[in-house]
Amino acid sequence: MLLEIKNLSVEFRGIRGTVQALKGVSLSIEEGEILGIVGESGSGKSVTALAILGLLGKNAAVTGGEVLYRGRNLLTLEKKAWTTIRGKEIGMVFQEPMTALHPTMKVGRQLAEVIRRHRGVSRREARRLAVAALEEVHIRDPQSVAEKYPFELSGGMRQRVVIALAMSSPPSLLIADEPTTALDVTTQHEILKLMRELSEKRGTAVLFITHDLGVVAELCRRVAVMYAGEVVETGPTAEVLRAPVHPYTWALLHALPDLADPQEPLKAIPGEAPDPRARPAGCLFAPRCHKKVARCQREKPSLEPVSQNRHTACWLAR
Ligand SMILES: Nc1ncnc2c1ncn2[C@@H]1O[C@H](COP(=O)(O)OP(=O)(O)OP(=O)(O)O)[C@@H](O)[C@H]1O
Repeated sequence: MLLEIKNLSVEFRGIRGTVQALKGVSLSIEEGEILGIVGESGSGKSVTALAILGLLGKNAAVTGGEVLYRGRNLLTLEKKAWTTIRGKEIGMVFQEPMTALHPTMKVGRQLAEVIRRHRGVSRREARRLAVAALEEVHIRDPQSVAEKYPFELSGGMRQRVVIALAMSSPPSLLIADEPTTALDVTTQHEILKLMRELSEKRGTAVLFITHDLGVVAELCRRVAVMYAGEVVETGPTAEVLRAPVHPYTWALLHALPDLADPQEPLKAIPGEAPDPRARPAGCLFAPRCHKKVARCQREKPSLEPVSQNRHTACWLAR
């Protein structure tokens, strides 16, 4: 297994109380696999990504669990050891490409410097590899794009440059947190296609975070659905979307816009996620669940197998 998250719990401590951001999250990614994490805002997707990358802020506390990368627990890694992991073995792409780019350096030079650092090649060779890297992310006329500053590029082009940067080491795992959310639909499709192509070609596993099940359907072989800091359903994407077991997955699926009628507004899931400072007993989705039974509000269901490769945390599936 490339990455195995076991029972991970994370809290944020502040003057207004303690926020339980993750509670007993378990996930795994095989070499070369694309796993989607999907869930509403605040469900803990980004905190999961930051925990893997060792980038949780000072007000965060890991209160339990392990993040095993090739068997090594990243949560106990020393600062020095991170230099060979973060940005090298584990690459990252976030929603806003400008955060990963130097605003006043031409993109070719930025890429060349990263390539030189990773591979120890000459300046000239790094320059050549930088143009090749731009070509690989399907940037037309890579020679002239290499001479441009990030602000001269469109959002989609910038995200391609960031993907080229992230893939240059090359990483074994790429963590992508909503990388296409800010892009128009056509560019979004192109970037998803590119990510799948690079993952297949290089054998890079991808952890893809999104609030959009449609994106998961397009890209990910497996999916983990998160709700209020917990994983409530996992399985092969095709099976989960065809026959969701957890009522929350079902609700998310039915909140997707109707492709046949684009005028139809997005159907929001009724109710609100629980206050992360005061989590109720029992199943956290119960207050919004139209299928709940008495037991749901009393006892918390754990993530259990429902078939050979599917798991869910729901009493109705037992
Ligand atoms: N730095 C922080 N300090 C305090 N609480 C935080 C911090 N970062 C995240 N949280 C809390 O942790 C919980 C999970 O947040 P997270 O950002 O992982 O959600 P998400 O699923 O990525 O949502 P979104 O789609 O909006 O990015 C939320 O309740 C959030 O308010």
